Amino acid sequence: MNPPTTSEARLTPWSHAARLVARWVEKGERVDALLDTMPRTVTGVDRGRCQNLLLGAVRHRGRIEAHLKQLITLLPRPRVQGILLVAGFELIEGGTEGHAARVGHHAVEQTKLLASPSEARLVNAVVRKLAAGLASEPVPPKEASAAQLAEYFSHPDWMVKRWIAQYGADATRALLEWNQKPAPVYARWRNRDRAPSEDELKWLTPTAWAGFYEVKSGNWALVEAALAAGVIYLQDPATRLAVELLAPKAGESVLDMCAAPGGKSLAIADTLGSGRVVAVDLPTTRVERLKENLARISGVETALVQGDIGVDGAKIFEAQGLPKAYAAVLIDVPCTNTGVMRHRADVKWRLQVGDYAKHARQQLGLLTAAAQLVEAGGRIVYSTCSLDEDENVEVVDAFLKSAGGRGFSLEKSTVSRPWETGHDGAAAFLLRRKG
Ligand SMILES: C[S@@+](CC[C@H](N)C(=O)[O-])C[C@H]1O[C@@H](n2cnc3c(N)ncnc32)[C@H](O)[C@@H]1O
Repeated sequence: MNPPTTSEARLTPWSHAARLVARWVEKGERVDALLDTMPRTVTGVDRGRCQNLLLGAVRHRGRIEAHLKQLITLLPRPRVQGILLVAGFELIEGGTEGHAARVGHHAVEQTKLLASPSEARLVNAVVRKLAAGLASEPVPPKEASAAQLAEYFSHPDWMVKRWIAQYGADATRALLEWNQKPAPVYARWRNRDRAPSEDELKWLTPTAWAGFYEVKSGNWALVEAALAAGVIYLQDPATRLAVELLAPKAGESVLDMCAAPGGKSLAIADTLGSGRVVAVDLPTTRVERLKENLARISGVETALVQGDIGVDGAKIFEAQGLPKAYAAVLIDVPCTNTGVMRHRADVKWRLQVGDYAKHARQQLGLLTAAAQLVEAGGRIVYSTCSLDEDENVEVVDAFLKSAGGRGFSLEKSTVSRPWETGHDGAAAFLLRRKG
């Protein structure tokens, strides 16, 4: 690896964030992929700050841009937009007296480094006015229109209208407010033999959800050590819902369809204690993380199957001599991710109206294929991290009415709406095949 150049060595978490935001603006790269490109030399608190600035700028882009468009006729090149969005987020984030002036001064210095002196003059003028505009902007009133809410809470117009039609005005506003807050980091306690020690409880705060702890910031070295030792896994409390509904029993063989990166495979194995988890996913780069996670499982047998369940069906198990039918199956399908937008701040900007129907078609296909692998009397949990009925109850209803769903009945379902549960959104449906 080449050593960093002098100008790269001068980059701070702030400048890294501004550069990543510029790439996001210019090329629409996914934010999680952008974060992975951050140099490994940026670690600990610095890495956290860069991530916070990047996610904050993406999360608040709509509101900041609405102000910028009143101040400048043409948005500057992406490099400068990145700087303005990060500075805009810092202004929204707020701080102690003199904060706005400090943000402005810092943005100007960064523009000299990352762009040019003439652009630094533009940034100087714009950030001052942006600070004044954001500070004097009132929170939209209760009776605000969808367009006002969309602009202030930085979401696409059509999405806010869709939510108002589905959940009503109050819930929509609660969801918008929810999505605009940075997500806490949660850890699930994995060690079955002991509870967290007093020392561990100094950085793990118990939550309302058994086995889940909020990780206090600034403890990354301890978190990494605990992850490596297999005592914790970082995941939101919402991920427990599907696994609880499946209720894996000691000694069972559980099929985890759509398993990568493996968060639920781990949770299934930790609930089983003994037995087997068969994890299936497409042969893509995502499988590497799945492999790493399966390697963290002990006491439970694991098998990794790479294949397309929709195309190959039960054939994917033949080469590995694995059963073609299971008493317990989880299918955690790809979805719009509308329940996890607080973590995945770019999803709302990527999603298109037509994506819901596209996902629903794929989900029905996957559920139908997975259902064929359930043995008589066995159960399958269909789960998503979407809040949308089209991807949840509608898919399950369509499945039950289809030829593939004959012999299945819906036993139970659970839906987490973040504004009610206080954690990510998710949905899970327990279906049983007649014995
Ligand atoms: C929501 S993610 C699963 C998350 C995972 N269950 C966890 O808890 O970490 C959906 C997964 O479905 C996989 N997938 C999509 N189509 C598939 C198919 N036809 N066969 C197998 N896996 C598929 C994707 O590769 C993706 O990893």
